[in-house]
Amino acid sequence: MTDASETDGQRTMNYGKEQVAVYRTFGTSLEGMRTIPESQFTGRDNTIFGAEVRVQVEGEAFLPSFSEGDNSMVVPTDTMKNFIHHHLGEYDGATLEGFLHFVGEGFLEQYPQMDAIRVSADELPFDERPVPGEDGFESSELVFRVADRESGFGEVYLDRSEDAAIQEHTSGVTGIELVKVKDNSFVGYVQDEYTTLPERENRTLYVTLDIFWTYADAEDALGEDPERYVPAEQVRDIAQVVFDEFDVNSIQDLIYRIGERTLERFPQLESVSFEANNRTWLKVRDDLEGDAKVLREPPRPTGFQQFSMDRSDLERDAE
Ligand SMILES: O=c1[nH]c(=O)c2[nH]c(=O)[nH]c2[nH]1
Repeated sequence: MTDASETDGQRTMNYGKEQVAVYRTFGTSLEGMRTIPESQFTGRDNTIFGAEVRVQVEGEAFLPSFSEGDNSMVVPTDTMKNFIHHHLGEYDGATLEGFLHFVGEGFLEQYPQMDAIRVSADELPFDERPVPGEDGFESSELVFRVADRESGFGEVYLDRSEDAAIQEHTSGVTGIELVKVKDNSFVGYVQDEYTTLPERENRTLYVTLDIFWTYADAEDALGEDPERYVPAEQVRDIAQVVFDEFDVNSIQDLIYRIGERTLERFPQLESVSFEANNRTWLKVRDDLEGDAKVLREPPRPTGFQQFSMDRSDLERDAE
């Protein structure tokens, strides 16, 4: 993610380090969250935790490093990497966002020349693996699968007002990929001389989703009060349950319903936003018995949808 942080009128001036992968074993477990009907998720042991971190710092004091080659205020990005590594060992909380905030505060404390800092990360996920135990299979406490699946996301932006206040924050879950094998339509769209797509009452819908959310009170994102924390796993599970429940007429329709459900379940959230991609396979054969089909990968190009919503959308829907 890039942004144009302004520190001097229209000037962009920042620097930092990205792709800082760091792992921690035997961290503090995340427990005590509320459960929701859509999810079996009740907590994370954090026996193994990984994150790929990005840090971006701002400060007027860095101007001479750009304009005069004067590095006297420059904290090397290599040092930033070491600082991140070290602080995962010092963090005693249980969430990605909490760690990012802890690191960000640490940077502002250690380096007075930094006016503000943006810290973000993607979780590097691991899955528990079942091994035979005394009462059937149970999760191994030692061996984990390096997982290629959706992962948690967090970002905080801190400055020096009010003791390293959180000026901006985003939490999320990215890389969700879901396929629903029937009961999806895409009909009723504009038809004109350019239209070739046939209306489909029942397509196999394959969608990728990144979901992001913000809290009304940014402190809730840190997970210190687990009852007010929204785990990425529960939002992921809302997405699949809503997809299962509704016969949607488009991806637009699907993400709106996921957003509604997420805001309903978590009153502490202010907004939810989506980036969706359509990867729907193309039909090769539908002359088989029942709903069976043979499908193939779609060619490029791909369609996408972006949408953000907040509590005013729930109020409008209730009218
Ligand atoms: O869910 C969809 N939304 C669209 O806007 C669209 N456009 C398209 O060609 N296929 C789809 N599918």
